[in-house]
Amino acid sequence: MAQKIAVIGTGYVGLTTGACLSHLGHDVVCVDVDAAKVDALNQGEIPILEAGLDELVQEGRTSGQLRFVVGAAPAVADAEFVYLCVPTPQGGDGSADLSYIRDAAAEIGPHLPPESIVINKSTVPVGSTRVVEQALGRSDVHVVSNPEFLREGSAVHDFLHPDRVVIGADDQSAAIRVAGLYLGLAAPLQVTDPASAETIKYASNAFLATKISFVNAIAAVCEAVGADVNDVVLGMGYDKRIGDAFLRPGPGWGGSCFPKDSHALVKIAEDAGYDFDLLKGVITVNDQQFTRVADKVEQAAGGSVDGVTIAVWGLTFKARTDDLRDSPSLEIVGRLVERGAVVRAYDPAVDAGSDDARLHGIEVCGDPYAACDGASVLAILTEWDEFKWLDLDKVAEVMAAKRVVDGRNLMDRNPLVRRGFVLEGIGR
Ligand SMILES: NC(=O)c1ccc[n+]([C@@H]2O[C@H](COP(=O)([O-])OP(=O)(O)OC[C@H]3O[C@@H](n4cnc5c(N)ncnc54)[C@H](O)[C@@H]3O)[C@@H](O)[C@H]2O)c1
Ligand SMILES: O=c1ccn([C@@H]2O[C@H](COP(=O)(O)OP(=O)(O)O[C@H]3O[C@H](CO)[C@@H](O)[C@H](O)[C@H]3O)[C@@H](O)[C@H]2O)c(=O)[nH]1
Repeated sequence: MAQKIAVIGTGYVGLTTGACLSHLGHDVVCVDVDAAKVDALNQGEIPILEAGLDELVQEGRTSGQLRFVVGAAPAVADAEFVYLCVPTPQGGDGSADLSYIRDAAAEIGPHLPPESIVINKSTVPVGSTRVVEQALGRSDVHVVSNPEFLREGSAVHDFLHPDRVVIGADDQSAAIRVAGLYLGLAAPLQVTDPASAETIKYASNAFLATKISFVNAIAAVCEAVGADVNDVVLGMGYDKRIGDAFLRPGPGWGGSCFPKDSHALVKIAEDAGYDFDLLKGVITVNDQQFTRVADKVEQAAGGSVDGVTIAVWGLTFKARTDDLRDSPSLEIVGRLVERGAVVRAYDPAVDAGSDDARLHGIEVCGDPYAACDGASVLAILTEWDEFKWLDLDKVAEVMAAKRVVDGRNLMDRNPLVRRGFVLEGIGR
């Protein structure tokens, strides 16, 4: 049955949630405080790079089941369900900053219909359901935790084909009503209490980050002992208890979630009296990985990058997204710039003319060959598929020296070696 839904926040999670829920047959209004974003969406322009999202938004706009507005009050006035999909950035002490959640809840509280349900999809620490309840100031409105596990770049696919749907609620009837929204999805449904739902989200992200730090540490061991990490992961992955998912060595993990969520979990544990040394180690290994990759580039440049031109392919935190938030590439580039390097970069999802402050000090080029012009080392830091098919003869022609640091183990070794390139990967 079609339900009336409002979604607060139209970022990666909110826009995907709104578009997918309208695709599942619900009537959805998406709200944002950013008027330019709402205007663009009303023109049919999608502000983020997300496979399949454009089609769903156009489908919803055409059917009239997906609308975009500024201002939460009128949007929630007849909503049966209201999703909170607002940011929960890292605060100064590492904990999640709940100010956006509080503000959004306080804004909608007086306008919610009786017996409506507020569903929190933002990633929040244990106890936040209570924070939302207090900010709403409504005893007749239920608050339910429904953490989101989508990945950027495959957000629509992940939303529509989730590994599980987790609902955290104190009230069984509210949980059942929320579960009803997902009837069209073939996924296991777990109903639990809010504290467990909120912890599932942080524990999942922390575990995935742990796997990557582990494999990056194994890659360092491989380099030290002369083993090949790709073969090691293959051999480990045959063991069904281990599997090979999320064990790709690389430049370190980043993005809008793992960094802030791992710090938040350390703080949640600390506040509760547990010293989460393991997770602190996972974060330390990740910081070391950024430095290790910067060191590799420095070594490839002959021991110093001071005044040396370095080409970089890939700026986003992973391929198939335009998101630069906490990108490992930018961490590594930052270390190189600090050491005096002149960085020329190319990324298929980043405009050459971008005035994004995070790109300050980097010359962003319009094509991958221009980035290599005069460079002494090429560092590959994001695993865009198209990098594999570029013209290596052209790359060799424009570079000052034929040296590649492949931070994603993306490239085929032989074609590079045949053309006289010296190639350094991760853990091999
Ligand atoms: N990005 C992901 O892959 C992902 C996945 C799962 C969970 N999460 C969690 O979901 C939450 C949102 O993340 P995101 O990446 O979508 O953020 P985002 O920054 O892409 O989008 C947030 C949107 O909320 C809007 N906003 C802020 N305050 C508002 C208000 N009071 N009313 C209306 N709109 C408001 C902002 O303008 C922005 O458009 C975070 O808690 C994040 O940790 C993110
Ligand atoms: O084997 C791997 C897998 C990932 N990464 C890196 O890890 C980071 C995160 O990647 P990914 O998890 O694919 O991206 P996100 O879109 O940030 O998704 C994560 O964070 C979201 C926000 O909480 C969760 O919803 C998702 O389940 C969780 O995968 C990126 O820098 C990747 O390059 C690796 O280095 N090796």
